[in-house]
Amino acid sequence: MRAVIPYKKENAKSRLSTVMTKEQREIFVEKMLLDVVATLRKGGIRNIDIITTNACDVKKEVKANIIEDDTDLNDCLNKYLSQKEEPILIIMADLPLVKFSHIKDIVSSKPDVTIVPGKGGGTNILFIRKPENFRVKYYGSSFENHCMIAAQQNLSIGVYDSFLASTDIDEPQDITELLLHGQGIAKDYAEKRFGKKEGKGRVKISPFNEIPMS
Ligand SMILES: Nc1nc2c(ncn2[C@@H]2O[C@H](COP(=O)(O)OP(=O)(O)OP(=O)(O)O)[C@@H](O)[C@H]2O)c(=O)[nH]1
Ligand SMILES: C[C@H](OP(=O)(O)O)C(=O)O
Repeated sequence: MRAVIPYKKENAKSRLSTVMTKEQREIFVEKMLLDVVATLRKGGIRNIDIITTNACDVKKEVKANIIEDDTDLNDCLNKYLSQKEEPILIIMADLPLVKFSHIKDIVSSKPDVTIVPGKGGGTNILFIRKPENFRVKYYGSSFENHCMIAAQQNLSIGVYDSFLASTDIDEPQDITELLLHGQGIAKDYAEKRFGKKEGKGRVKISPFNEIPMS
């Protein structure tokens, strides 16, 4: 089996632009990517591909096979899947809370397709046992899209239920979960920029504007 991480660095995480500059977001996604790769390695995944845009210089320290493709997220992944005959784990780069135990559970699950939903209808992880004929449809309600695509192909579906694996870091409030539950370098980076603000309701992030991030 192989894992593949789609990754775009340029102007990444635009939904965090109210709390991070473009430069900070680009550093932050790189840290999240490194966390995800480290987790996959700990989970026993040896073959890791990163599909990224041509302009993106993925750091040498990222121990993975780099595939450059300038087509959009769905097109680059569908081309990739069409060329594969072994089980494929598609995992997004913005999942610094995923643990190696999740990866082990997911890749040992029995259904033809295992889906880890993302917040708000997304798909954080997809494990596809026979990828040649499977096609992804990210964006919008991609969780429902992927359930439908699997059902149309008479493939059995499993939904992996995990708070941490379902928490993708898209919006400012997601950074709170990273501060609360993270363990890797993305959390370390976020901690330089944000504190936790506690009140009666949910904990929120509180930017330390005066501290420069590097
Ligand atoms: N290769 C590739 N990866 C992409 C592309 N767009 C997004 N990704 C990756 O797909 C995953 C999910 O993307 P999003 O959560 O939408 O991330 P984003 O585009 O940086 O965030 P927003 O700008 O806030 O939408 C992340 O791992 C991204 O790095 C793309 O055009 N090409
Ligand atoms: C790519 C997209 O990510 P989100 O925008 O939900 O983070 C999805 O999961 O379909």
